[in-house]
Amino acid sequence: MSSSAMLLRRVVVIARASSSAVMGRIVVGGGGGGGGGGRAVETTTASSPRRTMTTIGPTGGPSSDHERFISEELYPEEETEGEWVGCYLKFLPPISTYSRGIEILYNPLFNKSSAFKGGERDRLRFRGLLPPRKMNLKVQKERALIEIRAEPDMIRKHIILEDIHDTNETLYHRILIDHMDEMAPIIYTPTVGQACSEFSVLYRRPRGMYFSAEDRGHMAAMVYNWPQNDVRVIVVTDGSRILGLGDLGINGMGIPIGKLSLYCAAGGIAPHRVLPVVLDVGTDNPALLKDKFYLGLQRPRLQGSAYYQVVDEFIHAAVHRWPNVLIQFEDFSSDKAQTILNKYRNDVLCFNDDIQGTGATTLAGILGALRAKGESPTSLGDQRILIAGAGSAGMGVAQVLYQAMIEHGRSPMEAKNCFFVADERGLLAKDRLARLSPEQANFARDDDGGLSLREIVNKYKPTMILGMTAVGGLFTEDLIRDMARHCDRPIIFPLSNPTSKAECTAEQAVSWTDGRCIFASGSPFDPVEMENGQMFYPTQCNNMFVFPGIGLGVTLCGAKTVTDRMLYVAAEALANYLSGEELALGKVFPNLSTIRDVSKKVAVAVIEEAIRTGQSSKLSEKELCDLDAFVQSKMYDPIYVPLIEKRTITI
Ligand SMILES: O=C([O-])CC(=O)C(=O)O
Ligand SMILES: [Mg+2]
Repeated sequence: MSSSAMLLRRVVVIARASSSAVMGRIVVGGGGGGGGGGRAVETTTASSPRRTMTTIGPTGGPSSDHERFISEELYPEEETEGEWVGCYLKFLPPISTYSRGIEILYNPLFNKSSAFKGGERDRLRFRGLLPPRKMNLKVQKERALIEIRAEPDMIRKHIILEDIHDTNETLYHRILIDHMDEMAPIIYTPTVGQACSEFSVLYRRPRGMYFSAEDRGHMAAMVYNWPQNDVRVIVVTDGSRILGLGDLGINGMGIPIGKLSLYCAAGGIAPHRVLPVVLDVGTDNPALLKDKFYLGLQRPRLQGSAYYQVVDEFIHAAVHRWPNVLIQFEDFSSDKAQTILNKYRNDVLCFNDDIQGTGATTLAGILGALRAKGESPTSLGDQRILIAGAGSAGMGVAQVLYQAMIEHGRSPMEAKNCFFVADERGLLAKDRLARLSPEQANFARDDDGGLSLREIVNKYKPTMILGMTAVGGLFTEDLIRDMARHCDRPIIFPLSNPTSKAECTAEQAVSWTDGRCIFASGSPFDPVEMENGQMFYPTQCNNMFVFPGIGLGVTLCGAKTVTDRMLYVAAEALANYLSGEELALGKVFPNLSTIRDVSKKVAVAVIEEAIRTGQSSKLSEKELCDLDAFVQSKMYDPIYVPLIEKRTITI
């Protein structure tokens, strides 16, 4: 008898035995899916157990009344391999594995630690290797939270969480999902900046893959060293521009790891389907070149064609092994980021998060800000937009905003006229054309080249200022006060990360504009009490609001490329998520605790766009009718699933 049939049988017996003891209900089922050796439970939400579960009646067939009452006493929690969901006891189809005994305890994808039940301890041969008392996910989470919260230091909290990540992925993602607003700043921006700076010193266990300049010629084979067959999302960096911290070489690995944690927790991609990658082409950071603990190649970065060949070899190797994988480029320096994106975007399923993800998120924030001012999305083309920073992020934002204006009926000329882009040498204008990249040249003004930020503000009276310079404190009091003098409700977005690189703080923006600004920042800030005693709630304009949903959408529908329209609809879905009450409180992004739902909405919008434009290879028009439920059913939900032995039968 198959093990799932055995489970069903057990349920029936218990359901009959306990029909008079009404204490709990029992259901069996849950969407299985996904093999690959990892736990791939992609479905069943606690909030809607009936919809996705199979239940059985006294005869073993489907029951008409859908549930049987059972006794918790007959079915003690420490022993059952089901999960109590409110008053339901939920059974999930088991996952089978070739691993046995202690190997399972050391595999973070399978490990449940103290929550392994007696049956599993026997079946998988590790009875006696764990303390006897059996816990569950809820109690384990409670214990972990006590430990994390007792630690005042953010980097120590990060270490505790990453230890859990390395030992028990189910528990780690459960904690992230249930406490996203508390945990995101620990595992991701801003603490991930410090984690990267100290990566080589903090290094304990391998996670992800490194492809170095010394691996040239081996990458097509190396990708097979990764144990998972079904990788769906890769986040790759070359460590050349980690947040606003510059060249951190392989220490930048913290970024792909952090981003992929969000892919799993916020975007519902199962953890065995993600792969963090660093391309180690050397480093030009003098401190790392002589740091005796640095774990990357201590040689100057490859340049020119040698550099691009490493990138190319990696991409071909990855796509050859995992043909449908999404590759997210992250934190490549501006001089390389756009070139790489342009080279692959039409042939490979890929996008650059700093250019396109930041662009889409900022557009969403601006649409939200316009709504807060009582203006429609069409009024985007009436804005005067000052962008401080002409690197990949700045130009990505300009491009996405420009595209949105065209979408709303502006001519290219009218749209371009809305932008004032400045770098460290002042306003970008035609006098510098020869030294500008094609993307920068697109937004160069006819004249006034070299005007400072303050001169631009006083001459052109922008309605918004967006900071992507990685220069902490660049938005001075004088500058912001000038903005507020010319504009009733200036939009102020200091977007650089981590917090030390933010162009101004929330408190400064609020105080210098007498509370009139509409504010969002790349790194999180605490609420600010204004002079009138009212609270101001700064929200975070961070690409984490879109990239997990974009990844979920394109991988589910089997898109072949990530198009500009997909980014636009992602931004629109995010902007529309905001309620009127949130806008009234000055929020232009939703609360982080809703990020899973936001990601689902973003994924739905991306899939709809892919289906309509013939980009979807896996889903068709007929899936459009209940796309929301479909996407929900595919999202990874970290819960413990029974493990059984996979056998190789030899006769
Ligand atoms: O990681 C973040 O918070 C945003 C981002 O991509 C960057 O700053 O490079
Ligand atoms: Mg980035």
